[in-house]
Amino acid sequence: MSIPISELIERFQKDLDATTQKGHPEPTAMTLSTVNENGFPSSRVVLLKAFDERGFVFYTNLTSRKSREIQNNPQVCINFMWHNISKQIRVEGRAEQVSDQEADAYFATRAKQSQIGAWASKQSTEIEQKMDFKKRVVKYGLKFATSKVPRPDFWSGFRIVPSKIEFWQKRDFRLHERQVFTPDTSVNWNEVRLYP
Ligand SMILES: Cc1cc2nc3c(=O)[nH]c(=O)nc-3n(C[C@H](O)[C@H](O)[C@H](O)COP(=O)(O)O)c2cc1C
Repeated sequence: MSIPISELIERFQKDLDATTQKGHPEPTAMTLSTVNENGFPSSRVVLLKAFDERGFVFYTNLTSRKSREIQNNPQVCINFMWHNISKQIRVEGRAEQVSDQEADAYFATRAKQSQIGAWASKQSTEIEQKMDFKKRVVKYGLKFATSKVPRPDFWSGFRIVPSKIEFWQKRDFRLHERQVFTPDTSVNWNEVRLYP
């Protein structure tokens, strides 16, 4: 079976709506896996902030461990676990930094305190003195007290351009369904089913 990516994105949207309506506390949370230069994987949760036929977008500090690993090897994997609708969705693909305009537009929608937090956090580096982080929050709070907070140049987003999407659906007696989609042409994706 061959279907356009637009249908896969619609299907993802439908599942996201379903888990949200059923009260998932953090439906856009996804586990993002990256690998370091020695091939060691690491995973952490980030929030999905946008998605469409081009891919799945999250935002972060560009000096963080995940960003450094992506800069070294852009092949990543994200995973959504939606217990309340018994679904798992896995996306493999290539992470590409979003444009400055796109990052600026998203940053502008964040609460001012979160914008200040982005300036204050040297994400994934050691806090030398316990109070250092709080001091930095105060410092940037004062700096931007009477002005808009610009997006730091060390903070942006990545779009994961998918090369494989797997929908996993729980079924009785562990006879689960797995549908895996990979692109064949620029518009159509092929489906294969895997044993669970
Ligand atoms: C529910 C949840 C949502 C999170 N969302 C983000 C996010 O969108 N961006 C981000 O940089 N970190 C987010 N974090 C923090 C990351 O999991 C992680 O601790 C941090 O980004 C540092 O990861 P790294 O050292 O691997 O780069 C979130 C954590 C949780 C538990």
